Amino acid sequence: MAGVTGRLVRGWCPRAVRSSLQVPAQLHMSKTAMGASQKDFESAMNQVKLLEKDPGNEVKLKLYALYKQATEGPCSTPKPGVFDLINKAKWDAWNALGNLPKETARQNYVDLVSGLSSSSDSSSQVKPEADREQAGYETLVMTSEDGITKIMLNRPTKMNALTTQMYQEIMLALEAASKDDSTITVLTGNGSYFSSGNDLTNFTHISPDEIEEKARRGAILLRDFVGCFIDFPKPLVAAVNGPAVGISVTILRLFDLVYASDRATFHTPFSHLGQTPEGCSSYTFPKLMGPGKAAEMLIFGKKLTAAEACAQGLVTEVFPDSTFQKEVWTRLKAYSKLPRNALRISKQMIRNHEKEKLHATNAEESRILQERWLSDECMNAIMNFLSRKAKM
Ligand SMILES: CCCCC/C=C/C(=O)SCCNC(=O)CCNC(=O)[C@H](O)C(C)(C)COP(=O)(O)OP(=O)(O)OC[C@H]1O[C@@H](n2cnc3c(N)ncnc32)[C@H](O)[C@@H]1OP(=O)(O)O
Repeated sequence: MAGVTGRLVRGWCPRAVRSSLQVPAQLHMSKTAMGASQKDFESAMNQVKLLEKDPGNEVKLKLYALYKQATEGPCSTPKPGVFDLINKAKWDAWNALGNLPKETARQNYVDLVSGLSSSSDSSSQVKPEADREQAGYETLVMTSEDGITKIMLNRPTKMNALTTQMYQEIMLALEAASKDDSTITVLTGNGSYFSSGNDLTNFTHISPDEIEEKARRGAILLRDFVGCFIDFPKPLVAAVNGPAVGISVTILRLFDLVYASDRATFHTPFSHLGQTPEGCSSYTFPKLMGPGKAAEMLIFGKKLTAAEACAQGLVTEVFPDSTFQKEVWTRLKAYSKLPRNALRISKQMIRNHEKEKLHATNAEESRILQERWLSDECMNAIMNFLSRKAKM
């Protein structure tokens, strides 16, 4: 739930966490019979300040809730309003702890911090994803080889959820790929997911008076992002290495080939999120699979397996996960040796039939989503997702 306590900490830094968790300095008591002593608790609070890596806002929310429970007991403050996203998430997290005894909360806090410290020690050998820049990209890895430009989404720990920065970097990468000397461009994901769609924390760093402007900018970003796929001039291939959610599913119809691992699934939970279809899917999906099947996916959020998506025409071919990478890249290397201009012209001939319709659909979908993002249905659904872990 990056963004909620993280908004507390706009741009992670331990000092900000300390203040966001409102940790008071004066807590000195002796060990209780219940486990963690006050000293352990204080020491855990100090460890939080020293964490080198942002533990993520889900964890920060959990820490906040446990801290409040341990020091003040069950939540009894009034629930913040729906637009006060940050305080509402904090309140939800604390309130979800119910009547958990103070001592248990203190022990849980200590255990949680201890797990964080050891995982941050063990992961310190691995370069964090945000540092792994290639050609100036922070959220992608872009490589060009054998006539193929590969754009790999690179936030594996967040299931390649698409942040605002990521949308922008993908647009830049597509622009660069459209001009380089490669024949084929491929989009794929690093890790177990292709992408979990829009990063729901994109909706959090917002104060009530910024909401409308943020929705307006979101709609422009969406329209520009999808527009890049509509206009992309070369053969574009999706190598769907794992589950795909939301916008990472809808844009697939704008690719020329979609190869999927048999582990991939295709899920568009728009209604569950109080949202509506994008990526031109309100036009392309009914056209592709018929209105009934499209409704199951886009209105009712039915998740398809790779085989089902292939049967509906959304996926071109499914490969066993164990041989997915080998088979896909072998196939694409062979295709990339075909005459480059012929491929490009053929792709454009196919696309040009419906380009205007796609742009008009994209503009309309973006306009409608801009309104949806301001709805209570949408806000509540996002807050539910963001606070669900704190309730565990
Ligand atoms: C401006 C353009 C807007 C375009 C409009 C686009 C709309 C859409 O794309 S709608 C679809 C939005 N996506 C979702 O609703 C998916 C939300 N995520 C999930 O349901 C689950 O995370 C999951 C099913 C994708 C994976 O579940 P699970 O295997 O249990 O893994 P975790 O939930 O623990 O995820 C690990 C880690 O990643 C964070 N995360 C995953 N997806 C998202 C996301 N879409 N937004 C924000 N964060 C996401 C998750 O919170 C976990 O983080 P930590 O707790 O910090 O480890």
